[in-house]
Amino acid sequence: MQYDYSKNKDEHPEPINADVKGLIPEWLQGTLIRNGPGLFSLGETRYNHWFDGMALLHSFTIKKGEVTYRSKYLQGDTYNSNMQANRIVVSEMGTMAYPDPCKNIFSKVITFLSHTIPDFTDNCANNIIKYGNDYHATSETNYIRKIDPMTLETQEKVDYLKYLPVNIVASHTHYDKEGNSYSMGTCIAEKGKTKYTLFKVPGGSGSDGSPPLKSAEVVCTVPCRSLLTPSYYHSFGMTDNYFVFIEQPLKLDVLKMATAYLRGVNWASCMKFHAEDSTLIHLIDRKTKKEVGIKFYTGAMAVYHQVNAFEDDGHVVFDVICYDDNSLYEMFYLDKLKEQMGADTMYCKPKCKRFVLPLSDMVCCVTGEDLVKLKYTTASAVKEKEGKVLCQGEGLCDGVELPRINYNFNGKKYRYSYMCCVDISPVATKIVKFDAETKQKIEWTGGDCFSSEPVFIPRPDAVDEDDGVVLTCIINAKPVQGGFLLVLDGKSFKEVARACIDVDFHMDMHGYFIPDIKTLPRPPKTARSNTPHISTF
Ligand SMILES: CC1=C(/C=C/C(C)=C/C=C/C(C)=C/C=C/C=C(C)/C=C/C=C(C)/C=C/C2=C(C)C[C@@H](O)CC2(C)C)C(C)(C)CCC1
Ligand SMILES: [Fe+2]
Repeated sequence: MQYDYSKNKDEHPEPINADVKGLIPEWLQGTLIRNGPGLFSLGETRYNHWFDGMALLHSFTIKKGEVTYRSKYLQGDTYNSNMQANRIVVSEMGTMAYPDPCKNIFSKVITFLSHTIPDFTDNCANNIIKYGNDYHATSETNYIRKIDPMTLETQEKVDYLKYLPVNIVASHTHYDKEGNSYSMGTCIAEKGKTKYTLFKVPGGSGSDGSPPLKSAEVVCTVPCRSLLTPSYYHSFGMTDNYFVFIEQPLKLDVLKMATAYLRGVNWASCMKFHAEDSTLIHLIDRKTKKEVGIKFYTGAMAVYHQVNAFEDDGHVVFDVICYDDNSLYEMFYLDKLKEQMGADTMYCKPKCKRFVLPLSDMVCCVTGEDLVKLKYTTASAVKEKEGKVLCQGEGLCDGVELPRINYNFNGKKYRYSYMCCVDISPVATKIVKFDAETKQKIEWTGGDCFSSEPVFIPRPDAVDEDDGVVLTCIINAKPVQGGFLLVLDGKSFKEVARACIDVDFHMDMHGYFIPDIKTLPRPPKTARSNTPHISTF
């Protein structure tokens, strides 16, 4: 079964009514917005990499058992400039755009000079972030684009650099029960320093009409291991008292980036996985805003998605999807995807691993001691000299990506994650519910179809962690038949309903569910001390 990653997809800005088969629970009301690349060639030009494609937003609005669908290209500056020129004129991570050979020599020189200090793309094709009451399409440059979550209209361009010293910002954000958002960015070589900055955007900020980022506060900064080779990261972990930041040996070479345009290479070629390096794990105390004084590290790994993190009996436990190299990015070059699709070969398989960071007083422990005292994990953290602790992860399961959880359990002890299965080819034909306690998996597969990231929506008043539904957008392998939004029961992982839409969906990355305010989930009635909170995520 093959999916054509380089096919340009049509937008459907007018709402389309779905044909619903089965029964959508009456409490499930709201809009699932999803984001991903949808256009890969324009005129004579084409993008090299799937992540570079122009952002196509789509949404499923669920109301009283009915579903309406719409999709719309993000009309940012990048989109408008490309469309106007009928060619790709703005560079992306994997594609460097060069002047039109028909342009005169003067304008060519200007373009060249302006690219040595480039203005970055606002083609935000990766995720959706909520700051204050505003929703934004995001990638990882300093620009995000505000959107209308109901019509998918593109609104203001927001420049992080106006409010915070961050050149690159991770496209995954965390939210707390008060509606505050937490993000993380890198400030490259400013005043001779490169640092990672965690910042908070207060919930409700921007209600006076100003951009919510105007109220952003720096929570803490972590100095980078080296001035000119900051680590790449795509997400981080958050518990009630800590942030977990993985400084991995997948690094950007800033000097190479500064000369990339002149050398005729893309920016991605300036990102390298250093297999000989270690991975540093930073644990930041949210109260003191400082790192805990223990140097946790593990072997070289590449992580894009953290599943969850929580505190348990003097330890911080966190689960991640990790790789032994940077082959995930390499795999998504469009030429490679074409080759691999037929061959059923796979890049280095992703592994879901659990790491445990002991918070014990290091003075009382002896060198060589495993400081992990939790009975339910084989993860270890061995004390070494000079306050260093070597962590070894426990393999939870293999061949999974795009993890989602019941976000009410973010930062809490949890059991279930919902993920795409990527066993043998670069496209997911199955999704899985994984139980981290029993290690049991329940899979859903629909035969001739490809599934997107599964999003868990808790039932209002739910007590159990898996009481709710899982929504996933299914692409039909035979595009003429259209796709559907699949609604699975969170507990049994069995189909509850599907909303069929006569549209050839695009493969997307991430989504965000906005519940109708009237149906906001309330905290579960439970006696647990770590009572999960209300979230709209
Ligand atoms: C700002 C700036 C720069 C520019 C930075 C730029 C252009 C950054 C762009 C960053 C982007 C677009 C990052 C995107 C990251 C995306 C990630 C990590 C995506 C992961 C996707 C996964 C795991 C996909 C999984 C799958 C999908 C989607 C479909 C399924 O069927 C199969 C499966 C599960 C494999 C410079 C040049 C570095 C200079 C400094 C300053
Ligand atoms: Fe992601």
